[in-house]
Parts: sequence; structure tokens; C-alpha cells
Amino acid sequence: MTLLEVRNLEVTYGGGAAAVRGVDLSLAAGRKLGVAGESGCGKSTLALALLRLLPSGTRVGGEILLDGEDVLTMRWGRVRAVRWAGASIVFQGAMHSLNAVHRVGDQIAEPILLHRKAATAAVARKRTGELLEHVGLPASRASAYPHELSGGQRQRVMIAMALACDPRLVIADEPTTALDVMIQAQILRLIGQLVTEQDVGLVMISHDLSVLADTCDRLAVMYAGRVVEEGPAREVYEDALHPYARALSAAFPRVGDPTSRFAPRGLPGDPPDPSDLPSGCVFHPRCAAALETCASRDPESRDAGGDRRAACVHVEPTDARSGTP
Ligand SMILES: Nc1ncnc2c1ncn2[C@@H]1O[C@H](COP(=O)(O)OP(=O)(O)OP(=O)(O)O)[C@@H](O)[C@H]1O
Repeated sequence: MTLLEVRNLEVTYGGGAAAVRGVDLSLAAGRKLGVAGESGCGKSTLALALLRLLPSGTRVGGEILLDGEDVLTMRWGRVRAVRWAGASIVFQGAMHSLNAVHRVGDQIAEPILLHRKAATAAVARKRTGELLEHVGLPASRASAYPHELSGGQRQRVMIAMALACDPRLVIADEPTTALDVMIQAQILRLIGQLVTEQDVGLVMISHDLSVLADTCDRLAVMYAGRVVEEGPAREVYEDALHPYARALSAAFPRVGDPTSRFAPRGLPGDPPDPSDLPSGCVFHPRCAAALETCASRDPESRDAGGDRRAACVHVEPTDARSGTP
């Protein structure tokens, strides 16, 4: 059953240019979708839009159906009810997301008390202890302040908080960026394991395609506000169809994988400024495979077969392959 369906999402910050341009995504209950792309391609904007967390004055169009209900047209009372309980978000850098002057246990208990009207302080405390143990911390750490925990422990607290109200969807925006590599791997394993155990859907955002390929079932690669390729995680990572997705895979080879075909390589040039997008395919100025037509033709996202889609002139649509007119 479809848990999340994003249709033609457009986000434009006040007075600026579109940061997300016509994004379509879907996620089945209990599955894990990775969203990758370079800095500025619109990943965080997409994450914030899913929970209506964008600053006021931002124009948002399209549909975001969570269990069939459009988040974008909900009344604010309903949006508040959906946050934490329907969908929750783990941000990068837990030090900034946790309140420095409150004990972490009280911060985990807060959404429980808010959303479960019948929950007493004692019930919330008990649940907080269980959640902390669930994410690999002793229940006694509930009385700690954020500065008394390591970066990895704080991120575990954020994950406990995100799971506190048994959401159907967890959105994790660069959840391990501020952590060292060993702790990153632990936290990613933990998120993957918890969403599988609890049948929660996961949207995980990262610039690192190799991390997402290891954690997620499906991958969407964004460039300049659009999804340029989407498909089964392993196939997109190992055999991308879109030249940008290929370049991103090459930039993030799997650490320590002797069979990796790729040497780490940067992608030349920078992503375009949303207020000054190139004509045609917006990736063409950086694309090693660009044809003359790419400067004037903006390719639609095409069904490439095998549950894959990509927006590139080089991608042969399935109907063409099968000879269907
Ligand atoms: N509050 C804001 N007001 C105006 N423009 C914004 C705002 N937040 C982001 N943008 C712009 O929207 C575009 C997309 O930014 P976004 O943060 O979504 O990208 P990202 O892929 O998440 O990048 P990063 O990985 O660096 O977080 C960028 O051009 C950015 O400058």
C-alpha cells in the first residue's frame, strides 16, 4: 500500500526561484527511499515540504499524499496532529535540534504527552526509557543534558524522539553528516533496523549515494530541483542511466570495496543557481555525454523499464524498445 505519494511538487522560496521543480515520488509502507544530490539541489526543501515546515511566504504547489491525505491542504490543527504521530523528521546536527537547557528525557517525552492525551508523566517516562534502550542508550541517560552526550548519542536521542509516537513515516535529513565514519555506520544501521522492525516508511536524504545504496530499497537522484533518475537502489548506484547519477556514484565509491569500478572523482563545475538555470537539460553544461539538442530540449522523465525512470535524451523509453508506437 502506498504510504507517501508526492505529485508534481513545486517549491519557491519568497521572491526567489523554484528550489523544487515538479517532483514525483512514491513510497510504499515499510519501504526505504533514498534521496541524493549535491548541495543546493533541493533535498532539504523537499524534506521540509513533506511536513509543511517551510518558512512562511514560500509557495508550494502539487500534492503530498500521506496515507491518501494531502498534507498541503490540511488544516493546521491536522498538520500538528500528523507531525510526530503520522510522520517525523530527524535533522542533521542534533546539537541544533535538541534544546540545550532541557534534559533529553523530557524532550523525548514531550511529543508523547502532546499526542497521547491519556499519557501521564509516568507513562511518558517509562516509554522514554524504553525508547532510549531501543536506540542503544541506557534508560538512565534520560536525565542527561544534550552537552553531556557525544554526537552519536545525541543523534540516537533524535531517533528515539522521531519514533516516540509510532509514526508511519520517518524522514531523515543527512542524519549522520556531523558524525565520524564509524558512528555514521552504526547510526545508519540503527535507522535501517528500526524502520524494518517497526514497519515504518523511511525517506533518507544524503549527498552520499553509496550510503543510501546500502540503506535504502529505492533511490531518487535530484539535480537542480528535479528528480533526474529513480529506481531500485542497487541498480541506480551500480548502473545509473542518467549521466548526473553516474557522476554522483563515481564521486562516492563504496568505502573499502575492492570490486568498486570507480575511483573517487569529483564532478567538474557547480550546480546551477535556481534563478539562472541553463536552457534545455539543466545538466547539459556539465554533462560529458551532452548532445547538441540537450542545450534546447529539456527531457521528460521516461519509464526505462525494470521499475526505473530517468530524464535524459540517452535513455531509451521502454515503449520504444518494445516497438510500441
Ligand atoms: N529559507 C530559504 N530561503 C530562500 N532560499 C532557500 C532557503 N532554503 C534553501 N534555499 C535555496 O533553495 C535551494 C535548495 O536548497 P536545499 O537546502 O533544499 O538544498 P539541499 O540539496 O538540501 O542542500 P544541502 O545538502 O546543502 O542542505 C538552494 O538554491 C538554496 O539556496
